[in-house]
Amino acid sequence: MTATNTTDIGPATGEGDIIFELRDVSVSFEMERGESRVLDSVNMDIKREEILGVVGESGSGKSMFAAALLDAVVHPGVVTGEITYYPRDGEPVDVLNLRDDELRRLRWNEISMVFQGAMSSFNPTMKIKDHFEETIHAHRANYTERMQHARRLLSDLYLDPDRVLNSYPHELSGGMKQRALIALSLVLEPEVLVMDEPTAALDLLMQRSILSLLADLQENYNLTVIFITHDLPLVAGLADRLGVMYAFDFVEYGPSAEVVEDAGHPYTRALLRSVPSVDAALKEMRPIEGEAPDPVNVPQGCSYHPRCPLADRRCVESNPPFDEVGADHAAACFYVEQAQTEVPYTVSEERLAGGEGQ
Ligand SMILES: Nc1ncnc2c1ncn2[C@@H]1O[C@H](COP(=O)(O)OP(=O)(O)OP(=O)(O)O)[C@@H](O)[C@H]1O
Repeated sequence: MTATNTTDIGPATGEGDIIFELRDVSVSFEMERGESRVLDSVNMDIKREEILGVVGESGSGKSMFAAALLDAVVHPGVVTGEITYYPRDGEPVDVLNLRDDELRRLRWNEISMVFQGAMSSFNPTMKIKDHFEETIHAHRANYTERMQHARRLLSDLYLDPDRVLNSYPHELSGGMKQRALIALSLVLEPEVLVMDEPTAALDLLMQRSILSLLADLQENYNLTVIFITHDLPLVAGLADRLGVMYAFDFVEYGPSAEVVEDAGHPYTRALLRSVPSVDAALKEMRPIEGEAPDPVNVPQGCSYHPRCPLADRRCVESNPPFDEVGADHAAACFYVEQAQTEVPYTVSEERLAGGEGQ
C-alpha cells in the first residue's frame, strides 16, 4: 500500500469557492486475498461551478471516487475520511455522517448522478414521462413547476418535449435516451452533476455533441460538473480542470489545457501518448506498458514506479508529494522537470480542441 499522500489537491487557498472538500477519503473492501483499497487517501477540493474532468485507465478508481462523493459505494465497501459539501446557502454538510433520509435528500436535490450504463436504467415498461413523475413525487417536489422545468431541459437538449415524454425508452435512439437521462437528473435543479462515463456507449459524434450541450447546461444552470472518463482528449475540451487518477489516487491536476500541453507526471504523459487522435501519426501512439496495479497489492513508494521510465530507488522507497507544475497545476512526482523533457508525447490541435466544433 502506498503511503498516505497528504498534499491537498485543489485551488490555492482563498481562490474560488469550494463546493466539495475531500480529506483522506478511502474506500476499501475486505477480500479473501486481503484488504482491497480501491480509493486510497484522496485529498481534493472541487470548485463551485467548475467542470472537473476525472481521467485515468480502467480500474484506477474513478467510479469509486464518484460513488464516494455521495456515500453511494456498494455494500460491503467502506468509505472513510471526510467529505464536506458546501451548499450555496446553508451549513456545510458532513456527507459520510448523514442519516439515510438526509442522504436521500442530498442525492437528486443537491447532487445528481448519472452512472455508467445508466441508459439501461430506464424501465422499459414506463414512458419517459413516468420516470420524471416518479422522481418528482419521490422527492415531494411541486409537480407543475418541475414538469415545466423538465420540458425546458429537454428543449435545451434539443429534444422535442412532447415526443420524448410520451415515448417508451426503446422508441428513442441511444443519444436521445442519454439526453433524456441528463434532463431527468437535472429536474430537481441540483447544484452538482456527477457523470460516470456517460457517453461511453455512444458514437464519437454523439459524444461530442452531448459534451457541448453539457457545457451549455453548466453555464445556464450554474452547475458544478464532475465528468468521469477514461477518454482524456474527449473531456479535455469540456473541462476547466483535469484530475488524473492512477492506482486509486490523484497523481496530477491542473487547468485542462495546461495538463494536456505540459503534463508533469510521467503517467499523464504516457496516458496522453496512448490515446488515438485524428492528426497524430499512428506510429507515435504507444500503449502504456505494464499492468495497472491490483488494489490488494499496490506497489510501495510511488505506485507508478514499476511502469515509469524515470523511476529510481527514491521512487521505490517513498511516495512523492505534489510538486507545483504551474498555477493550480501539480503532479505527484519527484522528477517533474525530467518528465517534461524526457517522456515525450505530441499534442495535436485536435486534442486541445476536444469536443469543440465537432
Ligand atoms: N464491488 C466491488 N468489490 C471489490 N472491488 C471492487 C468492487 N467494485 C470495483 N472494485 C475494484 O475497485 C477498483 C476501482 O474500480 P473503479 O470502478 O473505481 O475503476 P474505474 O477507474 O472507474 O474503472 P472503469 O473505467 O473500468 O470503470 C478496481 O480494482 C475494481 O476491481
